[in-house]
Amino acid sequence: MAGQVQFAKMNGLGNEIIVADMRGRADRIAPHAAIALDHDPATKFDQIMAIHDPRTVGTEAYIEIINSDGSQAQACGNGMRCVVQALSAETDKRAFTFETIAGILTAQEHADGQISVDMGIPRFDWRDIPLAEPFHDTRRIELQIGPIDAPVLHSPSVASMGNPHAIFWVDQDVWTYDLERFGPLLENHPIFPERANISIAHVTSRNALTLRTWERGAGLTRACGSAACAAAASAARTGRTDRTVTVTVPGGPLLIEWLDNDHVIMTGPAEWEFAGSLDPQTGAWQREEAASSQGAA
Ligand SMILES: N[C@H](CCC[C@H](N)C(=O)O)C(=O)O
Repeated sequence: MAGQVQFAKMNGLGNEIIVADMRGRADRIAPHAAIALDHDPATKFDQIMAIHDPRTVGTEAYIEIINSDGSQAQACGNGMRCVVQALSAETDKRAFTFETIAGILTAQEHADGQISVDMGIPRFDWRDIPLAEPFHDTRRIELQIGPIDAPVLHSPSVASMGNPHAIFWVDQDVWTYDLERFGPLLENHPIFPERANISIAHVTSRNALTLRTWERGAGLTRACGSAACAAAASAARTGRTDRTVTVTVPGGPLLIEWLDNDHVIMTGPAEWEFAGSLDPQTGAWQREEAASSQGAA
């Protein structure tokens, strides 16, 4: 299917997001187009949120989430906030229901511009994450990295927020760990048949933790919303924190609330950077200034 589509380059606490408007089209953004966009410094991103026509009655849109390596993800909390901001700017709507490969989720923009996303129910069964072998207590699984008798990171909690997460608890500043080195090894460890997002978490009070994440398919990012949710739920589940936690990621704070109905609500900002148009098949793109001569401004 030929022709360019509009996109907005945005970010959610520094998680680099491209929101692409694929409504009215039957094709999808090709993995190699995504990789080409990621290789251009101006459009380098962590996730593309492709807005497609709704597939289910009662939803506003179907959202496909694409990592910078071209793979698909089931969840992207920061990207979802960007989608809400982009769509609320085009209508009066402030509350949305979306569908992703992982199911239906709701989100809303508040009067102060902050956006809350219901990230759904965390799952902890080893088959749901998934893990390659049975672990009956996923609050702490046997996995470590570094010297066998003095591991640098060990015994992570694991959880699914639709996508797979492992959270390693540490006692020191999260910046003292070489996540760039350990991240890829753990992401691709055979215990995770669908790979995993790898986080290190430092609990600083009953209501606060700091978090850095090596994302599956995207590498180190300044923010990972689903990891913040997985970490907050795992911290509460292991007795480290209460159920309402401020998770500070490199890009800033996210408020995570694990409600009594089991749903995890993530609240944070989204920021618009620039607009343009892109070719979903090749990744060729131009800024809106250039596109405006074609009447697309
Ligand atoms: N940045 C995203 C997570 C993307 C997840 C992706 N890396 C995967 O699961 O493959 C977030 O804010 O939740």
